[in-house]
Amino acid sequence: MKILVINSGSSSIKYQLFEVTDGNDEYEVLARGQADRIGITGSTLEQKRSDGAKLHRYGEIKDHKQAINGILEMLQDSEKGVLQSLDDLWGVGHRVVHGGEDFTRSVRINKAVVKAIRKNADLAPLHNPPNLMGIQAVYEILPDIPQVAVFDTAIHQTMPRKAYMYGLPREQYKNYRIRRYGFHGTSHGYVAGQAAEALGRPLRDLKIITCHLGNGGSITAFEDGKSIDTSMGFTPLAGIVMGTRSGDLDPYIPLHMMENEGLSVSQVSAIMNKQGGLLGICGRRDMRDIRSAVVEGDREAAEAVEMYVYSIQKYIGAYAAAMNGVDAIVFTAGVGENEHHIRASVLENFGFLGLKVDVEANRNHETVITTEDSAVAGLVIHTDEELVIARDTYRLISEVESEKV
Ligand SMILES: Nc1ncnc2c1ncn2[C@@H]1O[C@H](COP(=O)(O)OP(=O)(O)O)[C@@H](O)[C@H]1O
Ligand SMILES: CC(=O)OP(=O)(O)O
Ligand SMILES: [Mg+2]
Repeated sequence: MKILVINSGSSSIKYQLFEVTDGNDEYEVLARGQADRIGITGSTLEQKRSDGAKLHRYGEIKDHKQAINGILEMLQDSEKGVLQSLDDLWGVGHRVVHGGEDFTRSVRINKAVVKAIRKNADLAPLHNPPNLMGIQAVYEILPDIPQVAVFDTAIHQTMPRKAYMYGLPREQYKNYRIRRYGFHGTSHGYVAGQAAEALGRPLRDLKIITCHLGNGGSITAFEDGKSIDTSMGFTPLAGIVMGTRSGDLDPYIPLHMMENEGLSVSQVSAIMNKQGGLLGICGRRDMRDIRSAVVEGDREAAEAVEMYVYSIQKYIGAYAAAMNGVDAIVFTAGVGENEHHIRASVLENFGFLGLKVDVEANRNHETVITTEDSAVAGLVIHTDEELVIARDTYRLISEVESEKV
């Protein structure tokens, strides 16, 4: 059974085609690929088949729809593709970023689910619309294929009320569900589990802080095996400084911009979501570009990195205090997995907890990047949101299939 998993991020679409054999928990990857730098210069579309056959396309990818069409073509490429036709697919799993309180776990997609995802789109303007585009694109081509949605928000539903309620009048929650939701849950949950495995201890016995640092970024605290707090909030705008998102602000700032500069809600939203963060501070959003600029002596780029690192350190410090300790700090996603400078700078301030960085291991992106006598372990774990989505897709479609028998 072939399952296609589509993971739309704000700047990229990652995808994997899995072959699943009934009755075992093995997911063979037939091909994986990525559309990268969507909406900025230097967009790329790459696919690698399990035997190593590669496809590359360069040229502008202006939005997620164009990217999805390119991906479906590559999968069916006559020479280096993996599908004779899209009819060979058994199911499709999608990452969906904002499930609000409507979804506490993954679901089969139907019209009501699409409606609920659309309802939550205002709360995740960079994400739910591309997620819906993916669902729609597949639906248009294969209307009968089962599709599954796996939500970023689901895992954080375990947060205690003290962590998810805001200091607002209660009606705001009761009537409008204004609360912290948290995102990147599929990734945080996966890497926390992998970190526990790497440390040879049960997840429920560990206090873990996971740092998902991609174009968007968030930090999560895990205690007793559950997410107990996370840096993103009602929307994926809150928390650390990100590629184009401001992260935490004094909540009066957007009101002041509207009053003082006469800006509309959508203009202010664009400033905070699309023109802020690293892009707003130094004119670049991609950490690879920012790193090159720092090397060339660009002061704004250096300041952007300092602010980025500082915002991450503050969350790690807060969560260590929230849990009355921390056993492991985990780095994942584009920046977390690839930028050893960033990891080293972040961890520099945790000597007071007895954390000791192993400089060589960190530079080599090894799994454990702290010394043996470090009181807190530092780890680099490759995230695999696609595998988690494939597992849920298989489980949910099989449940329905077995009910039919
Ligand atoms: N090989 C790499 N070296 C350094 N940074 C990288 C590398 N690959 C990705 N990144 C950084 O990761 C970010 C994208 O992370 P990713 O997790 O793919 O984002 P998203 O899923 O939010 O689109 C980019 O902004 C880039 O700065
Ligand atoms: C929720 C979110 O910010 O996702 P991404 O990092 O993929 O943009
Ligand atoms: Mg991502």
